[in-house]
Amino acid sequence: MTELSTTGAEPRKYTEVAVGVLIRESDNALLITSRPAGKPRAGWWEFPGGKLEKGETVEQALRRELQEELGITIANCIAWKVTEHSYTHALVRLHWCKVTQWTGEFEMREGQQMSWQQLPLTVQPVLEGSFPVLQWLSEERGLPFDVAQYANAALADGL
Ligand SMILES: Nc1nc2c([nH]c(=O)n2[C@H]2C[C@H](O)[C@@H](COP(=O)(O)OP(=O)(O)OP(=O)(O)O)O2)c(=O)[nH]1
Repeated sequence: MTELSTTGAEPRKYTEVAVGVLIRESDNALLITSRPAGKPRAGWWEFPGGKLEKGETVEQALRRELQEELGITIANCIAWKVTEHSYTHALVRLHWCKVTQWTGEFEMREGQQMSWQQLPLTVQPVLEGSFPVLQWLSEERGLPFDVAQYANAALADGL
């Protein structure tokens, strides 16, 4: 699938990404991780996940990514939302899954950081492609959502 071009330039291809919203049973906290060194927006915060490889389903990609990056094995992957975002470095389609069960101990295999967070998040800046999901999660929980809180931090850090 491609984006329509209005400039006559080659349309950009979507990068398909599987993203996990891991929800901790005891307190509904959300797992947020930092982007490792060497990637665009290194140090920014995101939900864990990564790009689909050829032939993979969203669930397979998420299972592989979370094993590779965090050392855990997910036991469920509840398809939730699909969003799109255009970055200068990529046009991404994000396939969001809720994950409520997993096995294994968390191990940050790419030198990243992890944080169990309640809403609103206290870690910043957050990838702007994740803002819609933060809004939906806030709505589900009956909490206010202020995009400016996230957008200001992203702007300050070079969005
Ligand atoms: N994992 C993740 N990616 C996100 C989120 N929000 C968001 O816009 N993205 C975007 C950022 C990236 O452009 C893309 C994910 O690509 P990536 O480079 O992190 O994926 P990857 O781990 O497979 O990386 P790679 O080393 O194989 O290149 O999705 C999010 O909350 N989590």
